[in-house]
Amino acid sequence: MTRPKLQVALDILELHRAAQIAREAVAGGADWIEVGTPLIKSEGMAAVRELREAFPDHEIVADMKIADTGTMEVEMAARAGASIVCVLADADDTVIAESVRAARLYGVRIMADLINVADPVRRAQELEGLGVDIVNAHVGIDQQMIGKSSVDLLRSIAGEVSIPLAVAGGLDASTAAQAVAAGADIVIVGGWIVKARDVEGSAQKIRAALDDPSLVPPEKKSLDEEIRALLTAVSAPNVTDAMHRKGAMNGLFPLTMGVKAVGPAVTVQTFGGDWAKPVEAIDLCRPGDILVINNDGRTEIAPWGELATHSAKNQGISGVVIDGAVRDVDDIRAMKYPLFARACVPNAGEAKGFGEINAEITCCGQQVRPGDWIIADESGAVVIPKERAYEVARRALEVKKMEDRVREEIERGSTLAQVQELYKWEKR
Ligand SMILES: O=C([C@H](O)CO)[C@H](O)[C@H](O)COP(=O)(O)O
Repeated sequence: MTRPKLQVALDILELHRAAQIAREAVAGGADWIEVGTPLIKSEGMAAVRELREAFPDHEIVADMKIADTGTMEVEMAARAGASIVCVLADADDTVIAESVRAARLYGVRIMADLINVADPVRRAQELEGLGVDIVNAHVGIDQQMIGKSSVDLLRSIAGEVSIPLAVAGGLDASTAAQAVAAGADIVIVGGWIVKARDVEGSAQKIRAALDDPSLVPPEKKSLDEEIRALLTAVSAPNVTDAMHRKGAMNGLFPLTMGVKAVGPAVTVQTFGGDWAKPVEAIDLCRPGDILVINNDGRTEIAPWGELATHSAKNQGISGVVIDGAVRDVDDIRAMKYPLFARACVPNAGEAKGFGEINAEITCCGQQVRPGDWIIADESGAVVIPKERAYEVARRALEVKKMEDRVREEIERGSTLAQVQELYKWEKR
């Protein structure tokens, strides 16, 4: 078996960053360099030209995602220096055939991208018949966020065609290894390498996984475990960025610095500092849940204090968020428990039992339903609708990875405005 190729996908917007990231990826073991679709849309064929000049001996893949005018687009990419040009597998056969003819004239290869194709096996076979050189089992970035797997797509077409198989879509060292075991000849990795702080190190890890797939055991987690692991790795600001700046609760402050809470919500509506329902709710929580309490907008009387916190901690509750006040602040701080509130007061209400557990509530301006996910840290708390929890957690990780790389470039001497080309991208 020939050694699988590692193709790094430069899915960034700024051309001035591309060659450096590619150099680091090549140093880590990348064989092929993909000028990603976002870079092509941002910078056009100048990006292909610059990367060809910087890497005269490497395959340069232009991810044009051609949907029409096959000849024109293959020609422009080939003339700019691409040696492989990507077409959409879903494009009409006329487009594919024209792309293949143009590719033959220019001595380049065609890779067809199976993104969103309804019947991938049938289409892959048709593409082979049309003269396509490589088929790519690709699950797009937005599709990955809802859990679609490019390795599953690859498995479905493996053995059904005799041309080389590429695979792309959210791959890391573990899934890249699975892809090789499933028959991938070319493994395409974007975010996991180019958004990494240490691009070279990340490429090395993928390279090692491709060279010996048995070294990387596949991880098996339940959906809730995955959501928790993802949210534990990111911050509340990462999450609200991933939700287009939505979900943030207003006016909360963390009682203790340096702690964080992640988990599905158990909701409590109470009134006038009545602490019966908040305390009864503790017994209904599972370890890892978060209690979210609304005290009917009142901050001059506390429905929560130290003994409740002690009980919540023993129960393994991940944290408590109160649209209202808390008391016994010194004791709670000594416990280093993640508690977020709007005010501190010394007085509590009576335990009369008014209110409700696990009804839909409003907390600091946000609607919260039982089971919605909460992430709370020193910046504040954010609610994620349960139906979108996995997707948002995945997107938040992408935000974090992108920030990690930008931070690295700032540490090397750039300013934030320079890295992100802010002046160029101001809205007109
Ligand atoms: O083709 C891609 C995507 O559609 C954006 O253009 C990516 O290059 C491909 O998905 C690989 O990137 P990751 O999914 O981030 O590994």
